[in-house]
Amino acid sequence: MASIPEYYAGKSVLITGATGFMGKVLVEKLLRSCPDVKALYILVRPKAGQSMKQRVSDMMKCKLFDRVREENPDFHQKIVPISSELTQPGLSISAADVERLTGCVNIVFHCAATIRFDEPLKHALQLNVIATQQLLSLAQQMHHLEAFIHISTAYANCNRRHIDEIIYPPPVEPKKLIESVEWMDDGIVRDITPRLIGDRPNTYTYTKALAECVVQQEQDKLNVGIIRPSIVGASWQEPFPGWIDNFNGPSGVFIAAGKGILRTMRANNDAVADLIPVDVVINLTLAAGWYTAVHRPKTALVYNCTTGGINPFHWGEIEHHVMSSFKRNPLEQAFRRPNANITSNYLINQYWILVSHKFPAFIYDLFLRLCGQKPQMMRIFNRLHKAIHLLEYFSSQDWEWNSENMSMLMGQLSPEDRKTFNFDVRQLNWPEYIENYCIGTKKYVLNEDMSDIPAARQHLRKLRNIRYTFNTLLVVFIWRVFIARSQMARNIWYFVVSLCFKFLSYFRASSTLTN
Ligand SMILES: CCCCCCCCCCCCCCCCCC(=O)SCCNC(=O)CCNC(=O)[C@H](O)C(C)(C)COP(=O)(O)OP(=O)(O)OC[C@H]1O[C@@H](n2cnc3c(N)ncnc32)[C@H](O)[C@@H]1OP(=O)(O)O
Ligand SMILES: NC(=O)C1=CN([C@@H]2O[C@H](COP(=O)(O)OP(=O)(O)OC[C@H]3O[C@@H](n4cnc5c(N)ncnc54)[C@H](OP(=O)(O)O)[C@@H]3O)[C@@H](O)[C@H]2O)C=CC1
Repeated sequence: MASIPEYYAGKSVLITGATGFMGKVLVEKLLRSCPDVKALYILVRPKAGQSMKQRVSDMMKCKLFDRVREENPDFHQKIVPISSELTQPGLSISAADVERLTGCVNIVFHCAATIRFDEPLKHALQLNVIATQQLLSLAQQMHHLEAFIHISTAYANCNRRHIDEIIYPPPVEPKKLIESVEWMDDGIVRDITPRLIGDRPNTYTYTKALAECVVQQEQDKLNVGIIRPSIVGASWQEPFPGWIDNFNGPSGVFIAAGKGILRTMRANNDAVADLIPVDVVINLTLAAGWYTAVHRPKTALVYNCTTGGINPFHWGEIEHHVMSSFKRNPLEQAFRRPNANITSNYLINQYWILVSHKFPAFIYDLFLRLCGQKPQMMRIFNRLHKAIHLLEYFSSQDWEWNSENMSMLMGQLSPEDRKTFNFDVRQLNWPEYIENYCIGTKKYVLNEDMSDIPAARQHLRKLRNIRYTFNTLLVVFIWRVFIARSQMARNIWYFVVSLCFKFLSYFRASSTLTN
């Protein structure tokens, strides 16, 4: 049987979401580990004033591609950008491009999605469900298609505690919902959204569940596979440890904690933190593409791509390792010394939000105002609170995923493929991974230089001195206000001081006796 690189040799691959976090890693890995792949057609839209071509050229200059660039400087010749806006009819692909794609594509990887938790339902439906439907229709016209791999999420069914590798009945028939919201104005859709999503936390997980159902409906006509990653984090090994390029999921939380902004968050110390490195997800995705095309399973196989059941790690442990990593490798210009704590108690969390977030932000903004500058800290904290509020659902509870298909797939690989497309998370050393993850946020998200670490440490020392000075001034102030002005406070103060004095005298007397 063909190995994975042998299988992809000479194949044309279509990728959606190639400019995104996971899409980029998929493109890089395919080019590097399957060098004989024929062409990668990537659907890209113009964005933020940049043309499609400019975006693709910028993407290829990215640090992520350093290794493949070194091994094959002409790698870009295999990338064929196709202009496409997925929310438009026919995915707004030109007729000539449709003809080109239907004539040559062998495998489709569908990664594009909106992953925002606060996305209005209409837009989330448009991108996560309707675009998936349209892509499936396009795939059906492809004459040489061998596999269609859809990237879902392990949280598509987060309203269940135990999640098997099956497609669960959808909360509503997607077609009916699409037809209904089509005629409604945005206000009505917004009003009925909480009722529709029911026990799911957001429109993202809801529409991803509907998308799975849409994919399942085509399983008789197409050879499909569904990958369900949990919380995708920085790379573990490839192309180098710690690569990450965004603030999504835990990355934004880590950065906010490393900058000393985030000091408290609601999370369950003992709940499993189901993080999965991006390179693991991509290796599994490529292996699943190979398996689906070569073995042609009768029904769509679902792969729960998770770590919790195999190599569990908990939020409490994450907190500990993130904090110690940022103390060793501090971020530049931290607001305060990194010291974040997680708690599952709502009231304790609210207390710390007041004392450790809002109060320092108020003081800092006051300071900025006094210096004639625009206050900004309260605004930053308001945005942070909005973001962490949306994440807390995932950090406060446990899920149990069955990942038998992941193990089955591993068993199907040759020893060589198992090494090249490693997704064996039993080998993952969490403390080392978290250390590289934190360094990755510093280097690749914030673009900070590792050589500036001594200056960052110096800055933390300065912050520590400011804190000591502030605390001393606070004590003196309290003493002035309460002790010096009230007779009762003075009496208590003298009582405490005399008690300490008596204790010291007793201690000195007893130590003289023993000598
Ligand atoms: C040490 C302590 C240890 C603690 C342990 C606890 C950790 C818990 C972590 C739990 C993670 C759970 C994730 C669950 C994932 C489900 C898996 C998936 O399928 S799906 C994948 C998961 N999907 C997601 O994670 C999507 C979640 N994100 C969203 O839905 C939205 O971004 C938003 C609603 C949070 C903010 O919307 P909006 O107000 O419109 O703002 P914009 O979007 O326009 O961004 C504004 C600025 O903020 C930046 N920034 C963004 N996020 C964060 C952050 N978390 N933080 C900080 N910053 C963040 C952003 O880069 C931007 O910067 P700039 O360009 O201005 O410089
Ligand atoms: N990140 C995570 O933790 C997890 C992600 N997933 C799933 O993995 C997949 C990839 O996620 P990730 O890479 O993190 O997401 P990103 O947000 O980084 O990437 C999304 C991709 O979709 C593209 N896209 C979005 N809207 C459109 C549009 N209207 N037309 C064309 N392209 C569009 C984006 O293109 P553009 O650059 O133009 O915006 C981008 O390439 C998603 O399906 C997600 O549900 C699953 C579990 C966890």
